[in-house]
Parts: sequence; structure tokens; C-alpha cells
Amino acid sequence: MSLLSRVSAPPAVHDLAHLVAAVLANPEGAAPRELRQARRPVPAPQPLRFTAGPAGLGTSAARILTLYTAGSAAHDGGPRVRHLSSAPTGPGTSAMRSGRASTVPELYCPPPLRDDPALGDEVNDRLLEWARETGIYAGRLEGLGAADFGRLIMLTHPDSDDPDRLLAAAKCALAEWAVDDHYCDDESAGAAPQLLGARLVVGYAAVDPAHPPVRYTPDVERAMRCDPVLVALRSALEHLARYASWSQTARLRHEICALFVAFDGEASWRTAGRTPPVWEYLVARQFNSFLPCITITDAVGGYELPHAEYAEPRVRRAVSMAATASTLVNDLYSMAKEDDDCAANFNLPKLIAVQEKCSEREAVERSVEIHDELVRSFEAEAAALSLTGSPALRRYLAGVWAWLGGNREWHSGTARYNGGDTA
Ligand SMILES: CC(C)=CCC/C(C)=C(\C)COP(=O)(O)OP(=O)(O)O
Repeated sequence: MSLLSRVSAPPAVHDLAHLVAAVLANPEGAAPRELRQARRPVPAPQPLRFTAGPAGLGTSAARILTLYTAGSAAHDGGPRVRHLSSAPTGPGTSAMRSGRASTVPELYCPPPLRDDPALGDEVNDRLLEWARETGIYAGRLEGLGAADFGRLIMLTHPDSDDPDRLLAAAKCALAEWAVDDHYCDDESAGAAPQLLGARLVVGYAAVDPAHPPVRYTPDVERAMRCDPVLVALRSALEHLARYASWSQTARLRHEICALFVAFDGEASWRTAGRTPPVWEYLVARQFNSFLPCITITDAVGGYELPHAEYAEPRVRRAVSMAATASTLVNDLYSMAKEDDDCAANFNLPKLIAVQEKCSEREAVERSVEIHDELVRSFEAEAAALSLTGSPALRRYLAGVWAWLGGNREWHSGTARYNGGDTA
């Protein structure tokens, strides 16, 4: 029995969801029929909404995209072409309408592929216990539980229903979040911009162990054990190592390194009292993003995307765009929370409102357009790459797509951004 067929949650109904489900359920198999049929000549390709479509393979990718989203590809011997201008419909595609995130308009994003609350609860309970042991979020564990990061991981990794694998991913995500909260954003949790650079260097050594001369090893070890954030980072990577190859671990380390560089960049905006232009913010948000979570989707799913394919520039481009988009979802849903936080916070709508001199509402709508463009670009590139890549790449890209859907679903409901008193 496939993993997906054991999931009790109702199936997602986005046009692409059944393709993603097919890829995840049969990772070694040939490309789904719709994808193979997409190789046929296209009767009447429709223009995309983008002013600038994906480069290089862009045109054909755009055509493949229209086919890929067609849902019922086989009719009259040829695939049906459909405009992509309307937002997806079905469960999970409408904006959350309660709590503080109620102002987020509809986003172009798939629905979650699975929603298994019992599995999410199990991961969340075990995650909370681990947080208690490490000491992160001390005094805030109730709020941490309410934020329900276990649910985030259950929603974003539908190709694994193994609670321990999901827990490993959840620990990594929460440890990364703890760096952001305890070191960067939340002064009441210890964040101090002037200390950040030094803390991140040592923090990186918790991820990629330092090997000092022997006489200094005890000092390093002591430091690693007395800061809960370092304990959490180290412990999370250790747990993931049960499932990740060295190559997958190296990949994660790289993404965490880039995350920390971008954390530093944000701190420099704060300390210099500088507001970054939108383009610079978007560059930073590609790295200060959920990429470290997304990158391990194969390790969590129990397969491995070879490094050569992960590093291929078109794959990198596609995955990076997905990562930025997923993080813009965070910007949109966390606006109210960031207003409440102690440290100055940056997010796309606020920057657009100031720099493009428009209302906050208009800025939110422009941010949604940017998000949607990134998701559509990912969708187009992923469809094209799925035709030519290995089964592992196809599954990986489907995993990234699924990650986007789970991520939006979690953001729309978590107490962290919806009026709860949370970590
Ligand atoms: C899970 C992970 C990689 C976290 C590190 C980066 C991070 C916290 C985000 C991308 C979320 O953005 P932000 O810093 O705005 O976080 P909050 O909105 O304060 O939760």
C-alpha cells in the first residue's frame, strides 16, 4: 500500500494535486500520463500573464504549464489548454477568514495534499517535549504548542507518514525558527542585533561542527551545551542524520549557512537604520526563507535527489522561487504579529507601501501578485523539468509543490499568526 493511500484526509482537488499525488505514490514510475502527453504538439498555446516569462526554456515551459494544469489532458486526442489567470479553487485555496490573518487575499497556491490532524498532533507533542529538553522557548511552551509546528510538518511532507521522520524535520524547522526568535527578532526572548553576527558564527558550528585544536575543544563543547539554541540545532541535525545521507546533510548545511548570512543582513538594516529597497529585500528573502525546510523534502520522503540534479541551475532556480514564494506567504500572514514584536521587522507589504507610496491594502495586493508570479514560474519550470529529469527529480519537485500547499494552509490557521498568544 502506498503511503498516500493510507492517509485518511480527503484528497486535494487543485488541478495539479492528482498529478502530485500520482508522482508521490509511484516515485519510481514513469511520468504521469498527463505529463507524457504534454510532449505532444500544443494546438493553441495561450500567453501567460507574466510580462517576462521563464527564461531559456520559458516558452515551452509555459506551454507545458498550461497542459500540466489542464487536469483532463486526454480529449479529442490532444490535451486541453486552459488559461491560468484564475486562482485555484477547492479546499485550502481560499484565504483564512478568521483571526488576524483575515486580510490576506486569495493566493495562487495548491491546497494541502494531506491533512491528518492525529499525525500532526503526535509530531507536535513530541516536538514540544524535545523543545522542553533543549530549553528553547522556556516559559513559552504553551504558546509553542499552540503554534502547532507539528501540523506544519505534517502538512508540508505528505509523502511520509512516519512520525519519527516528520519529527526530525520538525526539529530542524523549530531549531531554525528558534535562531530567528531568540537571536534575531524577539528582544523579549533574548534577541540583540549587535550580538547577532558572533552568535550566528557559533550557531553555524552547531550545524557544521567546529574542529578546534584539542586544548580549546572543552570550551567549544561547553558553549554548545549551555545555549539552548545551539543544543537544539545540534540535536536536530543529529536526528535528521538518521534519515539523510551526507550529501543531503551537506545540502541542508549550505542552506542554513545562507539563512544565517541573510539574518545578518537583516540585522545590519536594523542597526544602520536603513530600509532596504524592495529588490534587495526580495534577494534576502530568497535566503532568509523556508529553503532549509524545503531542501530536505527527499530525506523526509525516504529517497535522494542526486546532488548533481539539485545543483543544476534550472532546478536551483525553480526551488529558489518556491522558497521565496513560501516565505512571502509568511510575510503576508505574519504582518500583524510583526507589528507586535519588539524589534523592527521587515516584510514585503510594508516595504512596498512605503517605497511605492501606496496604501497597505494595495501593497498587500502587489505582494500577492509577486507571490503568485513566483509560484506560477515554479509551476512552469517544475513541469518542464519533470519531463526531462529523473524520477527522483520529478518526485522532489512534486514534494516542493506539496510543501507550498501545506505551508499556506498552516500559515492560514496557526495561532502564531492568527491572534493566539504564542511563541
Ligand atoms: C523554519 C525556518 C527556516 C525558519 C527561519 C526563517 C524564518 C523564521 C522565516 C523564513 C520566517 O520569517 P520571519 O522571520 O518573518 O518569521 P516570523 O514571521 O516572525 O515567524
